[in-house]
Formats: sequence, C-alpha cells, structure tokens
Amino acid sequence: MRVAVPKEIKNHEYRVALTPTGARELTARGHEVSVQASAGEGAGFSDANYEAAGARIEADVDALWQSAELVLKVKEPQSDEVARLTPQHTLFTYLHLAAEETLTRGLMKSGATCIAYETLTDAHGGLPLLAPMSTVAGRMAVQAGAHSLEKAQGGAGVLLPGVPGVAPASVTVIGGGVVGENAARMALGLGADVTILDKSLARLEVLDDRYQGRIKTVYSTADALDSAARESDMVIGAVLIPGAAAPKLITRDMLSNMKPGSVLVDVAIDQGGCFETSKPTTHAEPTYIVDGVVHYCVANMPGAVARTSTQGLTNATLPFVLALADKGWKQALKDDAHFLPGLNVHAGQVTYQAVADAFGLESVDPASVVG
Ligand SMILES: NC(=O)C1=CN([C@@H]2O[C@H](COP(=O)(O)OP(=O)(O)OC[C@H]3O[C@@H](n4cnc5c(N)ncnc54)[C@H](O)[C@@H]3O)[C@@H](O)[C@H]2O)C=CC1
Ligand SMILES: CC(=O)C(=O)O
Ligand SMILES: [Mg+2]
Repeated sequence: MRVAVPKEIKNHEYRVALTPTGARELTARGHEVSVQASAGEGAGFSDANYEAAGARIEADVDALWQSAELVLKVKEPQSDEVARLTPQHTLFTYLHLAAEETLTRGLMKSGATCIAYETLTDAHGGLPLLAPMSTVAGRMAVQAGAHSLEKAQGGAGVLLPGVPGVAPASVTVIGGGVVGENAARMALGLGADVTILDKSLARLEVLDDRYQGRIKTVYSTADALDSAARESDMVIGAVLIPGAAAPKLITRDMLSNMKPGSVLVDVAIDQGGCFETSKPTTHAEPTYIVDGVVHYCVANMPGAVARTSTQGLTNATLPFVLALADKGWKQALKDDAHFLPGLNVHAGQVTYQAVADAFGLESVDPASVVG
C-alpha cells in the first residue's frame, strides 16, 4: 500500500499522524511510506528519523497526494486538502463532521473513503482514538482556564487554589467522560473546588467512588446548569454525543448571570461547542469575551503539546493504520465491528447516522458498504 503523511496545515497544528516508529512498522511489512518534508518537525521528528525508518521524504505536496492510496492525517482536511482528495484515497484522521457541513459536502464530492478517528468504538463502550487526545485536552483545559482567569487576560483575577483565608475558585465540569475526568483531576490537584455534571448516573457513580467525595457530582439538569453558571469561576464544557453536534447547555441567558471575569473553556468546540456563545478559536488567538465572560474555544488544543500528543495519538492509531495498509479499508472494516463505525463518508455518501442527521442527508449503513 502507498501510504502518505502530509504536514498538518491547520493553525498552530504541530502534530503528525505517523511517527518514525510507525513508519518502521509499515515499511517492514512492505508498504511504501512517503512523508512530506518537515511533517514531523513540530513533534520533534526529523526527516532523517523517517528515512532511517525506511520512509521516503517528499517535498512536492502535489506528488505526495497524487501517488497516495492511504492518507494519514491528524486534523480534519482544510479546504486545500479537500480539493486534493479523489476516489483513489482512503483518508484516516479526525473529521468531526457534524460540526462542519461544508467539509461534509466537500468530502462527499471528493468520492474518497473517509474514516474518522473519533467515531471508532471499543468493547468497553469507549472511543479509543478520541480518548488519548481527550486526556490531553482535559488536562490542558485547566491550564488554559487558569491563565484566562488572570486580569491581563480579561479574567476576574482569581487564583484557583485561593490562599489561606481566601476560598479556592469554583470549577464546574459539564460532562464527566475522558475530558471531564482529566480536567477535574487537574483542577483538584491545583486546589480548586470541583463539581462534575453528567447525564449518566452510572458515570457519576464511578467518579464518586473514584474520588471519594473530593469531587462533587451533580446530575445535569437545566436547574443544575443554571446554578453552575451563576456560581462558578470556571466552567469547562466536556460533553459528547458521539458523532453528533454538541447540545447547547449554557445558553445566552445563563451567560448573563455569570460572574464578570469568569471563564468558559469549551473543549467540545470540535463538535460545535456546548455553550451558545462559543465559536471556534485558534492557538494564535485563543480567547474572546462575551458579556464579560472569557471564552476559550480552541478546536485543536492537543496540537500545542505536539510531542506528547503525537506519541499518545499514534500509540492508539497504529494498529488500525496497519490493518488498513495490510488489508485495504474494506476488509479491515469488515473484520472489526469496532472499526466499522469509523466510516463517515464513502463514494459520495454519508455512512454515519448522526452526521447525516445533522444536515438532513440520507445515511447509508456502513455494513452494506463493506459487504
Ligand atoms: N478541543 C479539542 O482540542 C478537543 C476536543 N475534544 C472533544 O471533547 C469532547 C468530549 O470528549 P470525551 O470526554 O472524550 O467524551 P466522552 O464520551 O468520554 O464523555 C462525554 C460525557 O458527556 C456526557 N454527556 C452527554 N450529554 C450530556 C449532557 N447533556 N449533560 C451532561 N453530560 C453529558 C456523557 O454522559 C459522557 O460522560 C468531544 O466533543 C471531543 O471531540 C477532545 C479532544 C480535543
Ligand atoms: C480530538 C481533536 O479534535 C484533536 O485532538 O484535535
Ligand atoms: Mg475542527
């Protein structure tokens, strides 16, 4: 299989979809690996590292895409990349299509086979290729939020742990999954007063048991969200309905009840965001202010810690990359019921129900596509 690894072009995205270690695994199995010149540099991998692993370095980006069968990326294709996709390509990357109608239609038009990291499942009900980056983003959310609480960033000037005689900041995390738990752990470690809201009682039971009262758990209702908005110094949005657009949980009205200088960190922004006033931002300009509340809505948070993130991501993706290269996409998806839900778009049709629902499109059952 001819495998191509382009350099990521999203704003301040420094991750790369394949490490030299992964390239070595592929070339050892007889696959041809082409890596765009300097693609790994932001994550600390030189062209020479890839060459030592048997990969070819390609400086010509047109040639890289034109010769590829399997394209490995990290972020959703940007418009220049969508224009390069053809029916010969299998694309394996984060897609987050329910938040991006233009991208969805662009991928349909390309005729390519597009498999999303974030909708693959595992035997324990988890999302194994989302989890490593959710871990990173959850841990980063508290750093980003703490920085945003500083006066110079428009924040209220509140220090998360407080000091003796001054109460700690109140941090509410909405959604107690991978992002939420990691954010809560970091906030707890910094001495904040931490509450997690979730719709899943089973999940709240796990968290209650694990943190033995050090983190408060609250069932997520409109009333609970209303109180969280009024009382919190920082609210972290960490909900997910897999593959679907995020529900808007903190409304414009609730925002007006928040304390001046409080902070919203919307990690769920890659699925459209869970606060009504959220809009995607970049690492170059991560925050903006609405009604005196600082919003941090970076859609590729892990890109900022590209070394750690690349290693965490590729540890998880490599077995699936090897299956795609060894067997081809159709057989690889047919052989693995948890890989199959990764298929989002094939030959002009949407194959993931929640994405089709987001835009009123017809969805085709992925099982019928692989036969
Ligand atoms: N901005 C970024 O750079 C990154 C964003 N993410 C995003 O973070 C989001 C969360 O991901 P994970 O933690 O991995 O998902 P997860 O599936 O582990 O957890 C989501 C949690 O949200 C809960 N939930 C769903 N609806 C809810 C509601 N109405 N109220 C309260 N809780 C609700 C679920 O019960 C679940 O426990 C996703 O959108 C993911 O794509 C992940 C990594 C990086
Ligand atoms: C999950 C995701 O979108 C990211 O890691 O950038
Ligand atoms: Mg995005």
